[in-house]
Amino acid sequence: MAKVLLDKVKYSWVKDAPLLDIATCDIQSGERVFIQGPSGSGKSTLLNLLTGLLLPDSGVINIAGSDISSLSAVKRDCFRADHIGFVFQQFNLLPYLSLIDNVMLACRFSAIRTQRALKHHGSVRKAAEQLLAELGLEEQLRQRVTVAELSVGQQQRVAVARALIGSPELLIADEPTSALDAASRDTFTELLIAEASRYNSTLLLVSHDEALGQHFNRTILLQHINSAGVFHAA
Ligand SMILES: Nc1ncnc2c1ncn2[C@@H]1O[C@H](COP(=O)(O)OP(=O)(O)OP(=O)(O)O)[C@@H](O)[C@H]1O
Repeated sequence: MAKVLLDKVKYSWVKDAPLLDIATCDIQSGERVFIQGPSGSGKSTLLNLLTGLLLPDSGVINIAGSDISSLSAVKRDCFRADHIGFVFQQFNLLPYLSLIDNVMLACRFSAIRTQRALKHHGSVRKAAEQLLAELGLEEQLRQRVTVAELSVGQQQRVAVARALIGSPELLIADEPTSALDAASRDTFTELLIAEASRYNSTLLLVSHDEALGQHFNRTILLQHINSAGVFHAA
């Protein structure tokens, strides 16, 4: 499990127009946290900072004891692959691969996650099988179809399995329910929280959708922690 700490983090896309100015934000190991903010408030920018895809203009971003902003680009890529599982809004699955191959892909870039999958399941394939089964994708689907043949809800479950294989300490989900109706959204969010607990991952879910807050013990409003105050709402 990962503790996440932001200290005096500032980021601007445009010089002299800060988008994010976060004095402090502290998320404990194992917490399941909902970060809510309207469109244009900087949620994706914040996630890109947390995953080391962007570097802050100043300040420190510490994840699981590592100051990721001080790592080289190559080490940040390795850190992300080893310690962070990501569920993207558009899932980013490879459409012509099987479900299992999509899930196993996350281990190909991380020796640490491969070792964990081997330790707990005997093989990476078995780890992928178990995750897909837990997420309700029955064997017939797992064996016979490509991702392109799945419904949106089924693709989303594959994306969660890929994010969780090898038990990364931090699971980040970016607007993962935007394509779902209200009932499916609630079911999926509960499933995501349960799987994060099962795999001992700290969970950060980011969305504009206030209704998701009911599922979480803690909600952080981006506007409350961000004193930049210049957000360009759509
Ligand atoms: N690549 C970029 N280059 C320049 N400016 C950018 C870039 N990405 C985002 N921005 C600016 O940062 C602001 C916040 O964008 P961001 O995508 O982080 O917000 P968001 O809260 O995730 O929005 P949404 O919910 O609509 O996805 C945008 O309004 C835009 O002005």
